[in-house]
Amino acid sequence: MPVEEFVAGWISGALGLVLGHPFDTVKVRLQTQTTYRGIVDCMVKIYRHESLLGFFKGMSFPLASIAVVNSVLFGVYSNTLLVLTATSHQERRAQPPSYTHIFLAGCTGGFLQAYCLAPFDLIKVRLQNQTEPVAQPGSPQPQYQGPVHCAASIFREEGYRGLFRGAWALMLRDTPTVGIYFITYEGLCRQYTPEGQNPSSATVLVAGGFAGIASWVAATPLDVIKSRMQMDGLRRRVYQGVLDCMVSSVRQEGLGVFFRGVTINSARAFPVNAVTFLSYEYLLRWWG
Ligand SMILES: C[N+](C)(C)CCCC[C@H](N)C(=O)O
Repeated sequence: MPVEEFVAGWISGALGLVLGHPFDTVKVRLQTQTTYRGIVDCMVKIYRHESLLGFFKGMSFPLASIAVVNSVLFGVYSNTLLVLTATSHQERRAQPPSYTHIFLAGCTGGFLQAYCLAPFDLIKVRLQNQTEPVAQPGSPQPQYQGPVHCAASIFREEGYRGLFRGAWALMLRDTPTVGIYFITYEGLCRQYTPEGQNPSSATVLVAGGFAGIASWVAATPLDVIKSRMQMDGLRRRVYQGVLDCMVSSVRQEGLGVFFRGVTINSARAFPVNAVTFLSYEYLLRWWG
């Protein structure tokens, strides 16, 4: 099993995460809190109340984890394609796999990375939702003092299963949408690249960016439900499951609730995934 795709996925995921985390923090706040009037209002309040550091809350953990998760996403995708088509990453420009195989490989990577991602994503969302100012003498102490304290508190209060709160919603979100992610990327690369050649940097950046937007727009409805399931149980259990969360969210806020954060998701998705795919491609070419 070639490991270079896993390593390239690790490095490219970390680069994309740092670029996108502030967008992600604004998105999570908009999805789970009702105190903000919109993206700009949320960004201004975070900056005024929590300083620039407020945008990077909960990033340390995903920096280690998202790299692993991205490593699983790209590594499983590429190796599933190897099993389905007997072609390596380098050979696929000359022998392009079918879109069915690309979608199946993407769904496989999406499902497995979601299982790895679940505990890390839960901790990220819990930390991002702490609105206290960054620790200052005399300021109110947030419930969680950091990622490790958050993980220990969840484990102590909710047990091992508590660390996988929202995992089903995460798997439902990521399995089909990672398939969409890779189909969009491969489709745009083929559209703008002469047959048998490697896509140019500009093609990789644009294809990666739009792959990120397409997959996040498709993922946003379950992304909202996932974030709410992860915040559930913080004080008292509100939802009985994914379906109950969906039904009660629509009842209380209308169908628009499913697209809470879609704008910020898309704004974040383009640069993050443009950088992710560019670094991934170049690392593999360098190793190729
Ligand atoms: C499947 N879903 C759309 C949720 C994510 C796909 C893109 C993953 C990328 N590392 C990013 O953070 O944007």
